Amino acid sequence: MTEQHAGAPTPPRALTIAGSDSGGGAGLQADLRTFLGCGVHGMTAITAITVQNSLGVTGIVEIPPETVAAQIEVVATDIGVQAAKTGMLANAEIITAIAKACDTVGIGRDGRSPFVVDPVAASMHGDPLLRDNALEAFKRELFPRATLVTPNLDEVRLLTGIDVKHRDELRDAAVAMHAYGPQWTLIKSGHLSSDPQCVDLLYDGKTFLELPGPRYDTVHTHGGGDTLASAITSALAKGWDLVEAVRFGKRYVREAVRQSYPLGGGVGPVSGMWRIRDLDEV
Ligand SMILES: Nc1ncnc2c1ncn2[C@@H]1O[C@H](COP(=O)(O)OP(=O)(O)OP(=O)(O)O)[C@@H](O)[C@H]1O
Ligand SMILES: Cc1ncc(COP(=O)(O)O)c(N)n1
Repeated sequence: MTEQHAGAPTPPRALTIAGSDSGGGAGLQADLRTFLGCGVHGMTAITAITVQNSLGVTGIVEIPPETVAAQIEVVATDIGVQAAKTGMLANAEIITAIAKACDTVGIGRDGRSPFVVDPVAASMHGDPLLRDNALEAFKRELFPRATLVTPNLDEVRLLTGIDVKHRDELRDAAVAMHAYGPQWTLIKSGHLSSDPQCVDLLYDGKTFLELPGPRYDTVHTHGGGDTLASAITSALAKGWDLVEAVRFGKRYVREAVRQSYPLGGGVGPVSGMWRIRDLDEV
């Protein structure tokens, strides 16, 4: 006879709206790995399939916008989404469909499920992951709905025209991004390679909060932005307040960068799985 077994309580649930990276370093693969590392049940609304390895992106197939919206709606209405994040969104039509679906199911700032918008524009190799019409759609459709936006310095330049060259200029970038309407803005400084520290800056329209950290000497930082945003989203799904969630995300990605590893002939990923134990430790 099989034993009656109640199982475990349902864990917090988070949704990533993102593209697939066939090499497994970034995109929804990095997001799911991070959700797992944070003890969160991960769900996906896939926006695009990239043909990608450690050397770059050689192909992209975009998913129809209505299919992206349907994935969001079908998981939100059945399973429930306690926090959501975006990654590669490919084009303006997909962005518009996401905004509408998020409104329908209650994902977004101000009392709905927290929504982290990472405005991914290109891969770290410089391959575009977004069509030209999409930057305006981000500003119009997603930033005003975002609990938090997390641009890197290249995205800041594309979106605001501000070319940050020094840590002191991060504040101007945060103010300019904040004008697009998110509740909070986190400017990531991974690309500020002249700075011996890696200080990200959080801003809510009133107060600046610096999140300091060491800069590790490695080229293997593929998926770092995804890992940070997914760790923050995991903490938000657990009900943490925004500042504590961002502090946690920074600690999580810092260790992931420290434990990043080489892969293939190009750039390796940060280790979003650093909290997973080895087989002989189970
Ligand atoms: N060399 C490093 N050492 C320590 N932390 C780092 C390093 N590089 C990036 N980070 C941290 O990783 C996070 C991602 O930052 P980054 O600016 O690289 O974002 P990104 O460009 O979106 O990432 P990706 O590499 O996925 O494109 C930030 O919290 C940043 O401070
Ligand atoms: C599907 C997908 N999503 C996001 C990224 C950005 O990550 P990175 O800047 O590390 O290349 C990527 N390369 N591919």
